[in-house]
Amino acid sequence: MARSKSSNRWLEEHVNDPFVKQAQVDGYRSRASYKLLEINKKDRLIHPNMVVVDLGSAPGGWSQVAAKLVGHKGRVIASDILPMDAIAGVDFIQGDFTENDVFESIMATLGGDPVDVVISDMAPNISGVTVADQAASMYLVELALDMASQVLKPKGSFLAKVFQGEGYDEYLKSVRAVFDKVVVRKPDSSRSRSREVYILGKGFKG
Ligand SMILES: C[S@@+](CC[C@H](N)C(=O)[O-])C[C@H]1O[C@@H](n2cnc3c(N)ncnc32)[C@H](O)[C@@H]1O
Repeated sequence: MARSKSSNRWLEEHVNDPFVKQAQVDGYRSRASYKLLEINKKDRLIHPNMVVVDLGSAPGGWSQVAAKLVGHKGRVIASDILPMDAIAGVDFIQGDFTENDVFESIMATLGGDPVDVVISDMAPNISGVTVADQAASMYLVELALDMASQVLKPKGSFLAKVFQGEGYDEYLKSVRAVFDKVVVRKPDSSRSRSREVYILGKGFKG
């Protein structure tokens, strides 16, 4: 069967994408690294010695950035449903975040350490059915916010990728309810035709 026009277009875009090329030069596993770097530069999110939880971490672009920023005295706990090759300074838990035992494994790995920042780039596999994809994606970010609310230290921060659509406004409201300051970021490295944005909450009310 011949490839569809849209998958050819994706391949062309991917090959010519400056962030894909830059990731190869800089040794990052994904172009997503630049989204976190851009947001971090503007919003000063991750600092040395911090404890960071990275949800939906594979192949590891954000974890690489976070590990570098926290340094050898910090910690990064990463999790994804897919496997991820090891990264120095990163503890990885593989499993479906919608399953309670994955939540429990992350908690056990934290061992009671208070968390400074929870970041989530989780996105479900796209089925093509927009309503179902949006619902699945909102469920993941709700679970991420729930974890953040349980592990963050007071004044901690939360960053999550959210797709604009059904449930977005309510979600933004629920983030506003638990953080002092909430902003929505669309980094240059996020493709403009994608409905993804990044919601950043700072100053967890505890
Ligand atoms: C955009 S990718 C993350 C890229 C990553 N931040 C990076 O910088 O390399 C989204 C990730 O969410 C993960 N994901 C989707 N559903 C998940 C689930 N139920 N539990 C855990 N991870 C999930 C996918 O496997 C995928 O690796």
